[in-house]
Amino acid sequence: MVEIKGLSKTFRGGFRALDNVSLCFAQGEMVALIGASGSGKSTLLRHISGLMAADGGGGTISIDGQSVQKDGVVDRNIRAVRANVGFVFQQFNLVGRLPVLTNVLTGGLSRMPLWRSCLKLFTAEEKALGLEALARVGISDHAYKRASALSGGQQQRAAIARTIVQKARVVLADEPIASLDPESARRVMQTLADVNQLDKSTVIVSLHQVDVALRFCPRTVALHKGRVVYDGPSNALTETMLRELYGSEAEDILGGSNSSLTRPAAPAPASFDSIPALAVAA
Ligand SMILES: Nc1ncnc2c1ncn2[C@@H]1O[C@H](COP(=O)(O)OP(=O)(O)OP(=O)(O)O)[C@@H](O)[C@H]1O
Repeated sequence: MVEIKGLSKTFRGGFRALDNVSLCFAQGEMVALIGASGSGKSTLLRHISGLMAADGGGGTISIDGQSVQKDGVVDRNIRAVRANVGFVFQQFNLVGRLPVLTNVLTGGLSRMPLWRSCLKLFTAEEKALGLEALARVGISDHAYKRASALSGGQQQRAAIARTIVQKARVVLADEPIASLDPESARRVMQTLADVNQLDKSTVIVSLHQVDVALRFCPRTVALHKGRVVYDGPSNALTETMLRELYGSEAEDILGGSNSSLTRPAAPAPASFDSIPALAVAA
């Protein structure tokens, strides 16, 4: 379980990117993080991974009961926590000159003795696991190519294979499909959904494509100016709510009258802090 309580982040110059965020993600959930550009999605993911420390003032993040950070200080055992957290970023974070399989096997490095991880010596069993993970994401044919020779979508799937080898309980994906064509994007999202369903990993994915969030993620969290303004079933989001959320970006994000979002609203569950609250929150 990922638990975030009272988290705020103020950047130098006084800009508040996260404003008292409290969220809880149960093990095995697949959750979309949406919101206009600059709403705080990447900042939140960086905090969950312990790459960034929040403001002091009592905010906490824990994963499976292990502290990631507390009161503005990243836990000193963060490496142990990170061993269970996989990352898939928009900028493909593979080492381009190394073979795809080597990149995937680095997912297991944190569980290896230090001397072996330094030398990147992998056993036959580890290689078999890496090849199995590549087969699962549908790119085993590319195992021995340089990572830089793969397409963007294939690189993202390799990054997901790395989280499989890592046995990550939580996968944080920051705009993993932002620079992909629609078919590659669909395959990457399907691969993330498979990891979520087969491995029961918690997947938290920031997305600009609301249609994709609706299709793959049962739950959506929407941020506006660093605040959570919606947390509930993706299929209860309405076009009106989304237009309010995205403001001037709405036309680009939601498209015209053919958008799959132009449909009647589902009844909103009582627990929603619905988008109309933006008027109050802003
Ligand atoms: N290191 C930083 N220093 C100062 N301001 C920052 C820093 N990182 C992010 N910000 C600001 O914090 C806000 C939130 O940024 P963030 O990248 O989290 O937004 P986002 O929702 O992921 O946006 P996008 O969808 O465009 O990637 C933005 O206004 C951004 O300019």
